[in-house]
Formats: sequence, structure tokens, C-alpha cells
Amino acid sequence: MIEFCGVSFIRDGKTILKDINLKIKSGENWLVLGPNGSGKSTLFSMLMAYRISTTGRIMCFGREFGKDNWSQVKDKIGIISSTMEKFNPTFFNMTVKEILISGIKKTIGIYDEVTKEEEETVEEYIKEYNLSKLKSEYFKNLSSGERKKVLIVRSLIQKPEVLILDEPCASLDICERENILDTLRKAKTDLIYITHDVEETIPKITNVLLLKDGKIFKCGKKSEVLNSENLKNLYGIDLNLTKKNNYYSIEVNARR
Ligand SMILES: Nc1ncnc2c1ncn2[C@@H]1O[C@H](COP(=O)(O)OP(=O)(O)OP(=O)(O)O)[C@@H](O)[C@H]1O
Repeated sequence: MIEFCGVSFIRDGKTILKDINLKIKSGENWLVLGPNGSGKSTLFSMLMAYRISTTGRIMCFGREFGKDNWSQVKDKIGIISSTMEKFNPTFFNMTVKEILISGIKKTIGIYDEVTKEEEETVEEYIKEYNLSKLKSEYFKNLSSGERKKVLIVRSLIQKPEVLILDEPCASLDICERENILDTLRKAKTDLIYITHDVEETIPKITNVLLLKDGKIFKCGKKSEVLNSENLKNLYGIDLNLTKKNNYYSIEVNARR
């Protein structure tokens, strides 16, 4: 589905990504972990052509970046990242329901008539993702977690083949975080989930990519990659990763 072949990204003489070779297959859900500045966002923003690789090839859904029509590829990818925040001023004065309708229409506002079918689809998503109480609220009146959730559902309504989430739970309290994770547990699309918090690894995650200094440190099946040893070496800190009821948590041993 997605393939990076020898991808590097160099800016201002600094190597930000080096020789990335990675294959992501349809049906897999990936967790991406790595220290600050390890290149996680840069790597996946290339799929949306927000950043262009210096060397290497990027293939997605049978097309190659730079050779084929990439807008058709982007249409199949949903992305939730801080870059979405630039649309907040437009979203602020729209209701949750209007934002979801704009998702179906793939526009930031609503510029043409809403069909009965579109209306029904939006109502289905509102019901499925428990947004009934919020549907008439203005985006500006929502909490940050509620806004994130609405944007995720807006993305899901477009039925992307893959949804890239770049730290969707950053700065959310436990309750709002669980609300987001619950939305993702229900989502019927492949996920690429970038985070700093291993506790956000929902059970449907199948594969893990660990990035360090712009290089692949480890990557593969969750059961082979997500362990104390690898995370210790990734972050250079003595820690213990434990798993309970299919969820992970970290204990830092260096604390006194
Ligand atoms: N266009 C650019 N020009 C120069 N430097 C860049 C550019 N894009 C990213 N960088 C740098 O590349 C490095 C990797 O950034 P990136 O945001 O991809 O890392 P990250 O792993 O997602 O970090 P974080 O976890 O802190 O969000 C950072 O040092 C960043 O400042």
C-alpha cells in the first residue's frame, strides 16, 4: 500500500531522514515512536507532499510520487496533524454537523446544496461516534479533545484507505484521550499513529516503527518490536514496558 525506498530528507545541510526503507501493507495498523526530532512527522508528511524527499522513491496505492498523479493518492489518505489547525478560523463558526458535511464534500466550508443521502450519512456517523449531543454546537465552543474527535470523524467520513494521526492525544486529559482512542478503536480504516506515549497503543495496532536520529531503529510486528529492550535503547533511558489487558505502560527505572 505504502512504500518508502531509500528515502532521505536533507535541509540546510542537515540530514533529517536517512535511507528509509519501509513497506506498509493494507490491513496493517502502525504505531510510530521516536524521540523529539527523530523525523516521524517529516516522514509521513511526505505522503501528503507537505515535504518532498531529497532522494529515494515513495510509492502509494500503486502510484509513484513525482511520476503519477498524486492528488488521487492524497484523496485516499486522511491526516490529523497540527497543520489542520490553520483551518480552525473557518471551522470555528461552523457546527459539528456542518463540519462533517464539509468532510463529505471535501471542502473546508459548505458551498453547495446538501443532498438527502449526504444528510443521512452524516447522521449515521454522528450516531456511531456518539456526537449527537455536540452536533449543533459551534466548533469554537468545543474542548480541544472534542475538536480533535470531530476532525477525526470528518476524516473518517471520507472513507480514507489510511488515516495518519500525528500525536492526536497530545495535551489532552485522560478522559479526552480515551474518547479519541475509542473513536480510533471503531474506525474502519488502516491507521498510522504517531505518538510519544506508548500507553496510546490500542490493541488493533499490528506493527511498530521506531525512528531514531532520522533512521529506522527497529520496525516490524508489534510483538517483536514493542519491548523494554528496544525502548530502552531508543530513548537511552532505563525503563520497563509492561503489558496488561492488551495495553502497554512504561515505568522509568531511573526515578529516585
Ligand atoms: N523543512 C525543514 N527544514 C529544516 N528543518 C526541518 C524541516 N522539517 C523538519 N525539520 C527538522 O527535522 C527534524 C525532525 O522533525 P520532525 O518534526 O519530523 O520530528 P518528530 O520526530 O516528528 O519530532 P516531534 O516528536 O518533536 O514532533 C527536526 O529537527 C526539525 O526541526
